[in-house]
Amino acid sequence: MTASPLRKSLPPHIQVEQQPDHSHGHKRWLVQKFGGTSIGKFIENIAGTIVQSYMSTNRVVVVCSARSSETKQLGTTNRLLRAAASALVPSSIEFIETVQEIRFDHLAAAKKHITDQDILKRVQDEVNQDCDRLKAFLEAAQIIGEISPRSNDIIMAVGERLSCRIVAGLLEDRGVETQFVSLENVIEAVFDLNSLDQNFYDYLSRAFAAAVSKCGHRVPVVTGFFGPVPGSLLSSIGRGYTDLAAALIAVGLDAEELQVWKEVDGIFTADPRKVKDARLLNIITPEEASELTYYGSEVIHPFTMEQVIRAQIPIRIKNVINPAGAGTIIFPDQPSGTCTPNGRSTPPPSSKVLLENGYHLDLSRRHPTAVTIKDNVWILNIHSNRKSVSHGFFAQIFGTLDQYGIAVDLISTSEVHISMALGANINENDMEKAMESLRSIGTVDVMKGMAILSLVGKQMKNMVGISGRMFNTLAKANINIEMISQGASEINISCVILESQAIQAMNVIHDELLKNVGTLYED
Ligand SMILES: Nc1ncnc2c1ncn2[C@@H]1O[C@H](COP(=O)(O)OP(=O)(O)O)[C@@H](O)[C@H]1O
Ligand SMILES: N[C@@H](CC(=O)OP(=O)(O)O)C(=O)O
Repeated sequence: MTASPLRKSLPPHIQVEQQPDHSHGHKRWLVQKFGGTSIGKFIENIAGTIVQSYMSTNRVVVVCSARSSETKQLGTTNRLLRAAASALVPSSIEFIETVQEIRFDHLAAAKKHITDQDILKRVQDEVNQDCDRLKAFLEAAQIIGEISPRSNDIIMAVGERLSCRIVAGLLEDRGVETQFVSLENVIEAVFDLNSLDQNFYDYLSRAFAAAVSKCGHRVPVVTGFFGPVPGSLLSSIGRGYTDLAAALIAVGLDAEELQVWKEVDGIFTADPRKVKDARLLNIITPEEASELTYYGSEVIHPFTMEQVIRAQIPIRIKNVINPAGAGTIIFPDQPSGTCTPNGRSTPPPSSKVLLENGYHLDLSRRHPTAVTIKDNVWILNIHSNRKSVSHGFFAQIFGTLDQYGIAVDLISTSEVHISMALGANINENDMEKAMESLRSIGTVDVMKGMAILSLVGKQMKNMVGISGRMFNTLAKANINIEMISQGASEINISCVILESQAIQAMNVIHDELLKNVGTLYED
């Protein structure tokens, strides 16, 4: 049923030369990562068909995120983070209730899907053990009155452990021999915050691959959580870290393909929930995919791309609800004959394939690729009160924002004025303190309820008039632009608008610049 994976399923022109087979049984590794809501809602598809349909051609590795039975917001990782926060409140028992909710959620999932009573009993015992340990850990934290970033990571790790227990149990129930692999303790070397560089990621790839390779003929079911990462996984890598774990495993095993399974057919020209005419993109470059991810279309963790693409391993986004769909392939824009660290060279796609997918003769599309919205954005305006130009103005602003951990998404400046769009999840208290401190250098005001609208495309910098068309389109729809940032990234034009107009803006831009690309941009 499922399209054959890997380079074999790419059009012949963009197939990558087959490498010598280093794996047992003459099959190449295929790494499949499943998102939390996919595991929560479509575990039968995953264990019943998706994993098994690739086992005849490949050695499959399954990487799991923590389970979310409805939305990520209500999922296990968020519950765990809430439990950790409530354990810090003296005499609160809320975290005990949260651990019980997590326990019952996983026990219920196991009971619903696993029919073999022995397997079910084993999984129930594992879930209970993990939840008992978690409860004891949180109780100890409450007594000490402290949860370090590392302790927070240890708590969060339980989500991926429990998820893997259920997925492995269900695969066993369906006749697939599995091996639970936790990546929590495979990092033995000590790294500090300054060493989060490529050497660190190379070390992780080797360590992860070594852990996975020990499973023999069994299908490894691997926690997408890994640790300990300098500065903590949550702050150094951030949410969505399982994509990166899967990517590093794929690199370490020299996998044929990394598949990221979600509940969407792939990457679209706009969020398909918000733009009904959004088109599925068959191919996209890693740079475009990263830019979309940073600016609101969180289809894949941005750190993932660089690791996998360096090793010339294709990434494919696929849908657990529609496994037969081809998905979107993230394909690197490499000149012909470029060699990667592992010595591979990738032939460029043929002009026919490129043109069919909206690209010109290299991987530069002749039109924008996609539009995206990031909402819950604030604008911070600072107007210097100095009469003469001060070179310390910017340094002071960034120093203050850094002190309060406030990240800047977009910026627009003159010598004495600066406007910044600040991304989601801003802590109101930190923001108050930062503003207080910034008032010593000028007048400060903040606008909430804003959104960043970004038009992304590999060839934007060479597309004369494209920003004019974008802003004209918004003007015609009466959408006011609060801030413009263009040129920082050559593949992205962004502006800040009211959040209440974001969906309308995305739709008018899509209609005007992305809907009929074949006719709009032909010479
Ligand atoms: N350009 C885009 N292409 C595809 N999906 C997008 C895009 N922008 C936003 N999305 C949204 O991202 C979500 C990602 O898929 P989902 O499976 O829900 O995520 P997760 O694996 O994190 O649970 C989809 O619900 C989709 O609506
Ligand atoms: N469970 C983690 C890790 C993750 O990668 O999740 P997902 O694959 O569902 O985006 C989180 O919520 O951040």
